[in-house]
Amino acid sequence: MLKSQTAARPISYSQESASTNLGIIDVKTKAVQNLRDALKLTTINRLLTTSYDEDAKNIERKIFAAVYQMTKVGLMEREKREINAIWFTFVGLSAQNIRHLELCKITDFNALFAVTNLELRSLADRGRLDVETKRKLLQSTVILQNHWNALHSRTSAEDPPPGPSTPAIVTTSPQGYNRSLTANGSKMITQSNSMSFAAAPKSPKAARLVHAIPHKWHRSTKFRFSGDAVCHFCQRPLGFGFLNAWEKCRSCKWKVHTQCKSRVGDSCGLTPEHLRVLFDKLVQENNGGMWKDPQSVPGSRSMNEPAFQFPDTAIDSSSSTNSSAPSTPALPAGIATSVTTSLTAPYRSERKFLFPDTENYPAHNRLPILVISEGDHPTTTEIEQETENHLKTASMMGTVESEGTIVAVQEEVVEHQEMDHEEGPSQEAVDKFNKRADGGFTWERHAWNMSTIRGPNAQASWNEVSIAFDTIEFDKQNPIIGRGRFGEVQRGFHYGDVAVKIYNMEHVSDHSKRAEEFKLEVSAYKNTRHDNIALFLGYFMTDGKYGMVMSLSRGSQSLYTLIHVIREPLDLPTTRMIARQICQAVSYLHTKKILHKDLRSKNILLESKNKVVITDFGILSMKRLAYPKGKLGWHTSRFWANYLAPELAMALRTEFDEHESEDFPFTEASDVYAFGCVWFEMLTGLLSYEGELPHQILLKKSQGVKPVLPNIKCAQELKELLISCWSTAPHERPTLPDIIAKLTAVPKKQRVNRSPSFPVMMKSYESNF
Ligand SMILES: Nc1ncnc2c1ncn2[C@@H]1O[C@H](COP(=O)(O)OP(=O)(O)OP(=O)(O)O)[C@@H](O)[C@H]1O
Repeated sequence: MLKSQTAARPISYSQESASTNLGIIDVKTKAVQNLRDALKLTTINRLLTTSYDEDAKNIERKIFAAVYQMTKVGLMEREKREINAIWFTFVGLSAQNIRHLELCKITDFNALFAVTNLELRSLADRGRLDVETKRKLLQSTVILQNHWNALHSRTSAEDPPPGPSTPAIVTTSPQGYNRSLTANGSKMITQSNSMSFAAAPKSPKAARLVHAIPHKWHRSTKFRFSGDAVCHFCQRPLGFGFLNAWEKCRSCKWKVHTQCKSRVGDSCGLTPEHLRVLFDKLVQENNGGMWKDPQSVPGSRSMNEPAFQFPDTAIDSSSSTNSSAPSTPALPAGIATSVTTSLTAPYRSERKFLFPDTENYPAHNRLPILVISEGDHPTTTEIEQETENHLKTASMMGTVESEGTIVAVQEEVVEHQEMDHEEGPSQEAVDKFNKRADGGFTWERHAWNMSTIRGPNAQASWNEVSIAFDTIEFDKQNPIIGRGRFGEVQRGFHYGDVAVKIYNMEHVSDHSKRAEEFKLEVSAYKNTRHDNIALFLGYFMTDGKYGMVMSLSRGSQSLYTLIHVIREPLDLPTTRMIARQICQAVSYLHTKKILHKDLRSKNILLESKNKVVITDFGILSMKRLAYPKGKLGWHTSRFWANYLAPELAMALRTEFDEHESEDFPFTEASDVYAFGCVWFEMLTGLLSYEGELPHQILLKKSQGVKPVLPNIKCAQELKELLISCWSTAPHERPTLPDIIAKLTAVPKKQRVNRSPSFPVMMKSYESNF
């Protein structure tokens, strides 16, 4: 349906005399540059500063002017696509979101305007855009259209194009209008096919905004003190005095600054009919879960401040101010958006929280963009496909015995392996790492004993732990356990059940250096032996495959899954026990001069009902996060920012700089911070900064805002201990041995176990094993 709509549209952008007009290239280059500049300016922290107003307006102006300018000179498909992508990035969509929309044929503004609000919402849903991003997409599209119209009406006054001029605020007439970009690039509302360049006649369809009741503005001449009241549109104080510059609508009681009046649009009142429609929609589209799911209900503004505060659509009844629960029921995202301007219900708005100036953030260091690039679990089709591939490979390489053992040509394998692990990391690499080992603060990845890498027995020690890839049997039915940011974990058999992690080494562009880099990563595992650390069994480097074999955690389940997926509440003794084991394992790593750097509940595997093992340590590097290159931002796992120590959040640059990032300040203290987050998760079943967007979290961390501590039932000393793990100053955090000591020393509360008076059907933690 979408396809046919867009296909029926007229040419969106002007192509007139594009090739003949000298200077066009210049205009285009300038305009694209302009857009790029605008995009750079959108670093979120700038938008959240007190100078927000000016910045945001400038950016907005620049973008629209540039886009409009370009439509005058004719654009190629590729250029249209680029502008579209720049716009979406500006709005806050990820590359993945943009790709999805492009696949849905939203490749330029014309296509974007051709879909209705409802269609756009459903596209967003299909692309799994999160609530906040969807809201931004929908709102920004309305703004874009408004600007387009405004620009058009301005230019049409100078150079009137055929057809009617357009209002500044898009509203739908009862007849329904076809909206399109006209041949001269301006956005028009054309009725039916009366315009020569318009689309074929279309049935009337609902446009985005369906409400057009004028306000009855009134300016009082009396002295008025507005107290804390804010403008309903811009959310800034109204001010006071005799000739105060604000007005009130007699009908809906909205109060807005006089200068904001024109931007509000004809959106007065919320009639009972609107309410009925709204609640019908709520019932139909809400799936019942909206109100319960804390993630999906927009929280208070201070908690859920969008990255980009769209100036035209600051009105949002869901963004209540001081409490996390909106005074009126929060609308599901789509509805809230589609009726944003129409549902200007006379609600009492108070001053909304605006982030204070981000001066804590170094001026040179704008808030970086985190692109969530999540690992996943394989689908059934993928498992089938993978199984097939394994069988094919097996039959090519050797005979598949009845038990599934792959018998490879051993000699060749041995030869290959010898070639592969002939060399340890270069002296240069070792020096580089050892140099940093002294200061603690400047460790990069991990430091180790020289003799293990380059000493006389180094090669022998590497040989001892090398495993011929072909001697590993992969589980044919269900080979993939899961995928992470840096590779894939497969189930296999190597003299027992094993987990094989195959690493992605693409971030090292120089192929000849991959083996060396990989060995540096593996060396962290190679030197560890601890009951609560995933047991390293060996590594392989064969045919461009880099992998590590480790003991298979029996549950194949992480603490994350237990807490957030199965939602198993952990009792206090279990929490304590697990917390102690994590501390012991990480503390052990620290004594070996290995920093975990990525301690998260996902990297803590449940071995049995009373044992966890930690994994994925020493692997994370900024170079890995910067891959793929050329894209904006860091490619991190979901919730990475939640665990990031404040000093790391502050040190995170907007772009990867090989030299600076080498000294990215991971420390023992940053591991302690992350431990605090995991502990908090176990106690509360929530992530720290749950429900907040990565950039908000980074910003809060940079400002020393700690996660909200709900009412946890545990000893006061332990609560204090937990909070001290989050101290902004790294040196104020306790050490892991301190934590272990306290966890052991604080007496356990004697609990009286009463059996409930009703039958309970609860899955116990133990039942997972
Ligand atoms: N030794 C192991 N035994 C059993 N399962 C494991 C083992 N190591 C990892 N897994 C599982 O394999 C999956 C992928 O793990 P991996 O460490 O690659 O990514 P992740 O931690 O889930 O994601 P991210 O890259 O975001 O950290 C996870 O579900 C994890 O629980």
